[in-house]
Amino acid sequence: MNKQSRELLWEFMTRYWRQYLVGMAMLIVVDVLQTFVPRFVGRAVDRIAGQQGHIWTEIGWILGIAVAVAILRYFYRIFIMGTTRHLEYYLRRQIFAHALRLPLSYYEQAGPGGVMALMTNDVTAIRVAFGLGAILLIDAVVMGFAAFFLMARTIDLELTCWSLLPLPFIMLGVMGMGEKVHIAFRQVQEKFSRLTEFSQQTFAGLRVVKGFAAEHTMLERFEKISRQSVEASMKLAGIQAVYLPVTHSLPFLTYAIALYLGGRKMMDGQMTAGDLTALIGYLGVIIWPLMGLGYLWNVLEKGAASLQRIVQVLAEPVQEPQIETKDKPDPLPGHHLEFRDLTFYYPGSGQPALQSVSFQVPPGAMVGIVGRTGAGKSTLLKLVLRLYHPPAAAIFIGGQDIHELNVESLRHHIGYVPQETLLFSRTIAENIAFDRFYPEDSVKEAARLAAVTEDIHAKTQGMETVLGEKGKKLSGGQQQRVAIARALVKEPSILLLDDVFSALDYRTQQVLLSNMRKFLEGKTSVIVSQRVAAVKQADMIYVMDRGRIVEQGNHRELVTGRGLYYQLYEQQLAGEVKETFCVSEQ
Ligand SMILES: Nc1ncnc2c1ncn2[C@@H]1O[C@H](COP(=O)(O)OP(=O)(O)OP(=O)(O)O)[C@@H](O)[C@H]1O
Repeated sequence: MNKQSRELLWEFMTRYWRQYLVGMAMLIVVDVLQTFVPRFVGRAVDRIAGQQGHIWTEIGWILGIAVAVAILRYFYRIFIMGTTRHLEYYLRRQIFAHALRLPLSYYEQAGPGGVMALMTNDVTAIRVAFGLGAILLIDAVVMGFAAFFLMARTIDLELTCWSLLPLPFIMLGVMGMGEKVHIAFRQVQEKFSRLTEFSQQTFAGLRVVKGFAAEHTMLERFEKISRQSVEASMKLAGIQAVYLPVTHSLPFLTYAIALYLGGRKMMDGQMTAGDLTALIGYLGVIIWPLMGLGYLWNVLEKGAASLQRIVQVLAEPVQEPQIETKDKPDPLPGHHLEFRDLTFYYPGSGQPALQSVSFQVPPGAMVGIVGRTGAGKSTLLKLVLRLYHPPAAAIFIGGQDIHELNVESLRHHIGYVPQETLLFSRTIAENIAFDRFYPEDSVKEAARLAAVTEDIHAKTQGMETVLGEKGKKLSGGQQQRVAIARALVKEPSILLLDDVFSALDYRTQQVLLSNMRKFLEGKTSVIVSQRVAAVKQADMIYVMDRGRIVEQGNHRELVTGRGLYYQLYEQQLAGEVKETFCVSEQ
């Protein structure tokens, strides 16, 4: 276990060690108590054989031990398993909190699956190692030693050693086979997770599957993956078919040796029937915990590997400082937004997404950014929110470098509507008032400004309509406007809109823009769009191409300039006229 793993567990154990140790102590007492039972059974047998009076004392002891063991077993399970459940909760929380702060670039490379697997499989493996693993270890050590000691001391050392002779060999075999079972089991899990992942993706993208009439292809792919999963399971079953007889039958060899050698000693008068019965009883006590050692190795190995994976992700550098929980984040130092000679490369990319971009958005101004696809428009907005790591002294708000601002207050006071709309499977009202509580009137007002009220009223449950996964049940344009309402309800001092009109028809876009014009009075706003119509009203428009600003001015100036803006305008005007014409025809 390395230093980071120890630190992670240490923090937890400082809180829970008492409970865990009390559970362990109880388990040790249970194990020791159980080893006395064969002795009492042996004594009872001797009394019966020798007709030496009643055996109530032995029965009393055995019943007493049974009751004590039952009570202690209840408590040790609560203490040990309870601690491991807290451990599971603690690790999941650590991973989730850290995963929230990892940069977007991490997920772009690793995908979200890794973090999900940590929170499910790996956390479970650690819980099992600390719960079942600890129990198996203590059972084997305590019962093994206690039973061996009692057998050797009270019955016969030589006979004990001969009887136990096969066990080390069986254990070595079990450990060797356990490794094979472990590998086969991992393959079964891998194949099965491929199967579930494929099924999930198929059903999440069912519209595409149906739209392309690809059911047959998907079924064929499913069958192929499914067959691989069955093959892996069959391989595991084959190994287990050998493993189980070895672990469950070979230990009986010890009984055979004990009966043969013990029986001879008994007949020679060197030991009593009670001793032989006790010896057989002790073997029963000792065999299973020792067999469990083979399994214990796998449990501990899996737990250690999982812990290592968790520690590795927790060591990934985070982009943001600790998440704050302030109800009212600090205000921004002003509404003036400035980009100063900003050049930016995405992690691992050799091409700059932005090159020497400099411009200012004075407080209360509306700035438009237009440009062809891939020009760097979205990147600009993402950097203001520090979703990626911009260079120092390149973006300023109220004259202060955004790196000096608290991330939470930065994001709270900026209303950002990303290009790809993402709604959650909650009610429309909850989607609008997403991150904190807002009065009902504010939510309604935000919906009105976003020109989505009518669409919401058309739903039987209005604002309380629960949306399907990723906002299904709403059209693309309706989803976009709910996402806009989500940004407006915060009453942000700076508003950043990233191509949020792409799914709207011309008329809805005009209604939305005119609603927002009033709202935006006195607020700083940046509207990114590929469509000239969305930025026409802006006080200042910047035209971007391949990461650079290539033109700037207001609409009239840019049209007169006859550059890239003019080209886009001409192309789009034709489409717009057609659209308006179609609308007025209806
Ligand atoms: N996460 C990313 N990792 C690496 N490169 C990226 C990433 N996101 C965008 N890029 C690249 O950065 C450049 C600018 O992309 P950006 O999304 O800012 O363009 P855009 O002008 O907003 O385009 P669109 O109008 O199509 O949204 C593109 O060349 C793109 O391929």
